[in-house]
Amino acid sequence: MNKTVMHELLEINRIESTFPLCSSENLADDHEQSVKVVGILGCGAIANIITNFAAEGKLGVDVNFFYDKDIERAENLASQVDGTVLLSIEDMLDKVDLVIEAASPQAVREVVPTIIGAGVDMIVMSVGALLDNELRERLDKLAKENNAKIYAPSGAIVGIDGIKAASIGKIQSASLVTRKPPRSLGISTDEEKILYEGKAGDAVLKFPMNINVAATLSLACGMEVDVKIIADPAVDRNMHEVHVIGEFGEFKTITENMPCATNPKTSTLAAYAAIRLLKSLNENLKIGT
Ligand SMILES: NC(=O)C1=CN([C@@H]2O[C@H](COP(=O)(O)OP(=O)(O)OC[C@H]3O[C@@H](n4cnc5c(N)ncnc54)[C@H](O)[C@@H]3O)[C@@H](O)[C@H]2O)C=CC1
Ligand SMILES: O=C([O-])CC(=O)C(=O)O
Repeated sequence: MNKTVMHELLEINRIESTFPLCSSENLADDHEQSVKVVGILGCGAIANIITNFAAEGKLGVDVNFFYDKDIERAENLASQVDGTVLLSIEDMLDKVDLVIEAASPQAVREVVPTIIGAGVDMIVMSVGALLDNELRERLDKLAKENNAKIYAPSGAIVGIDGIKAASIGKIQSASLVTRKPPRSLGISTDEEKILYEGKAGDAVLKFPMNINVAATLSLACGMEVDVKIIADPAVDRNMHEVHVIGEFGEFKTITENMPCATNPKTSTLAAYAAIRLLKSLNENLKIGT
């Protein structure tokens, strides 16, 4: 065998072992989907977008079970997909493969330990709660003991893939400037106002429904990022600017997000990130860090 042919065969073997070629054998149903039935905790703006996708058959999984402390909100979403409203989260746990939390940091503290303790996977949107070291470590331990996974999507921010990769080397600084219309921050002002400057841990306590992205960034790079929150009457979008400097070099990202129609604090991209993460759970080829 000449060297070129041998090299080509080696190349083919290398590629095949990384991505097995599709054959009828590969396509046999031993590759079961890992997530089929999903439940929702918190039936507000994010859950509404996810449920709309499910109703249009674009989610790839069934969203069948709904829980909210405001039962009317749960009923409203359930009616879109012929789903079931449950009166407690415990009632959901033997029926679903995964729960999407889209409620509040308080719900993460109060309810998520029960879900993870039952061995049910979770997508957590109120990531700010996970900056509490005691809670995060307790959830991590529960997840290991009960073979459950906790996913925090990139949410309303861009650059989580980059900061994860960057954190393999040393990161010198990581910062987030969030600029939202005053109404998104629950205030009224005619002038630009800096509402917060400090570390992420304090930011998520002071603005629990507005700056979860700071927690996601911090957890992705293993250090509390510097945060500035600005109310700006000149903008009509939720904007997040990330700046990271490290051994890898430097990057900046700017996101100009459309606010959700039903909750201006929350950006549409956050719901899309949850939907994309949900889809990726059943994919064999995963892209991005
Ligand atoms: N990770 C990210 O990038 C982002 C995260 N978020 C967070 O995601 C969460 C959901 O956001 P939205 O859908 O915009 O909120 P929303 O305020 O529109 O809806 C939240 C729903 O959860 C329910 N709820 C709150 N606490 C609950 C509890 N303890 N038990 C049961 N139901 C409860 C409320 O009644 C409401 O219907 C919020 O914590 C928000 O701050 C929002 C945007 C971006
Ligand atoms: O949706 C956004 O733009 C960011 C947000 O509210 C959060 O991180 O809690």
